[in-house]
Amino acid sequence: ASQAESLFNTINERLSYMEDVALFKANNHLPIEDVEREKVVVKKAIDSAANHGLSPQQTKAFFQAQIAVAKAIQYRHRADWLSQPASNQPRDLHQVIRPELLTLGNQINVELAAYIEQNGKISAKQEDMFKQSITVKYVSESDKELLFNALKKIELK
Ligand SMILES: C=C(O[C@@H]1C=C(C(=O)O)C=C[C@H]1O)C(=O)O
Repeated sequence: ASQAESLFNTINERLSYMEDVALFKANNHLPIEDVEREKVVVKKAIDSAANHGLSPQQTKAFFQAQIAVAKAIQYRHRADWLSQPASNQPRDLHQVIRPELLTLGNQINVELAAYIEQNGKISAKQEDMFKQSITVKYVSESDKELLFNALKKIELK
């Protein structure tokens, strides 16, 4: 896979965790939105952007877009489970999923910084490949556009 495809696959992988996040929360009577956790995720993303030479404001906005889409995926699964309960068991949110989401967030920044150093910013030319790379259920076309528009604004600082 190309460097851009690998980056897009990592973004898709982060979104792939959200079904398990939603199921863990449903089983444990937790709300989907966790504002305190979002602050931690965004702060880690800004720190990681600085470490890899990415513009912090645009990187922050991209992570806010990823969080918005992450919650939309979770609400859509929760709606399904009202009439058709889930039968599988999720991975543990605290011990497994959240640490892995932070690792993936850092990996996204590493891959993005390397891409921009070699090719310049992500541009409209990559949009079709981006959309094809996002294969997780319940990511809508407008979700993909929100993500891609934020992604292509990121530059090196
Ligand atoms: C993924 C989660 O669900 C939501 C989405 C978040 C994210 O994408 O990082 C963070 C907090 C929650 O509002 C979570 O709770 O960890």
